[in-house]
Amino acid sequence: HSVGIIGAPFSRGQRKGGVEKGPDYIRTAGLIEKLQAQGCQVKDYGNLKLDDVPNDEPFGKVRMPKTVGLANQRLADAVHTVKKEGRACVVLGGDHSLAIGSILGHARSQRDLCLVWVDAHADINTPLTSPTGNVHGQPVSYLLKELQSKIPVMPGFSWIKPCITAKDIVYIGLRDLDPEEHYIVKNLGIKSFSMTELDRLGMGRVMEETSDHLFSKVKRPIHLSYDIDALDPLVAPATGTPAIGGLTYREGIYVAEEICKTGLLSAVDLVEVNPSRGKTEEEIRSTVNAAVSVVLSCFGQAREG
Ligand SMILES: N[C@](CCCC[B-](O)(O)O)(CCN1CCCCC1)C(=O)O
Ligand SMILES: [Mn+2]
Ligand SMILES: [Mn+2]
Ligand SMILES: [Mn+2]
Repeated sequence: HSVGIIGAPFSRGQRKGGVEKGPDYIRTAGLIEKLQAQGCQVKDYGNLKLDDVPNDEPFGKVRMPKTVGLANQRLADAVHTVKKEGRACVVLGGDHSLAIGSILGHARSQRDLCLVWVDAHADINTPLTSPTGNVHGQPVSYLLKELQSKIPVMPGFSWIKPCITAKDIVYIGLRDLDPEEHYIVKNLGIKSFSMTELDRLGMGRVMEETSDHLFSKVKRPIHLSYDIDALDPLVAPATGTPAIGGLTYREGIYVAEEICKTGLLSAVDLVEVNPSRGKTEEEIRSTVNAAVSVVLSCFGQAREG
């Protein structure tokens, strides 16, 4: 595997400081060396400089729209560069608002991409339905063509053109949706495997159905957007919006192993690792190590050897 790493130290899609430290904690845990040790050819593109835009006024409940929009514009350019250089792209977050730039940048070179969204949350609030105004709970709404009539013109977001439709995305791990999100997911008929379906079907069947739905008949590049809060807080506590009853470590790794085996993985986001939300060093270590293991499993680490 040829892999490009982009660090996106960004926290302005939500309100809890510390998630901007995610990239460096993941690097310090040895992600790059471990990828190389398992035979990957790795280029580290470094950390993006994602500074606050001065005089950035709220738009309704949404804080710092220009800052969030510009950060994602820069990320989109960086992801496009990695793809042009023929590598699989790994974006280390940073909060999940970064999926806007990551996916739009990816779609510039891979028009028929499909999206596997692993998360406790659907992240599909619009700026108008969001209960918090936090953009990390909204990225999918900016990407879906079906929702464009519901997205207001927002400072810093005018460059964004939706690149996917509801049939191009599968959710895995959902267990904490706002009512408006649930309505949108149902209304658009988005394929989703909540923790209930996971309990009923098991992750093996979930991945089979995900494959059938997205990429088994017609091969297409996969964008895996992996929010560490998909994992149970017992495994990954150092994150901004933990929700109990999440994926086991084994399930979280299995998703990545199966995606790896398709040979179609084109980009992965690993987001929402927030060291400041760990109550102990052990909680931080557990969260960061899980993040590293997920990425290693995306690029060939297999428990079978
Ligand atoms: N849906 C929430 C959480 C978003 C999490 C973003 B992610 O997945 O990137 O971490 C709001 C959640 N909800 C608000 C009311 C009180 C309970 C939590 C939102 O703020 O939109
Ligand atoms: Mn989440
Ligand atoms: Mn998320
Ligand atoms: Mn979060």
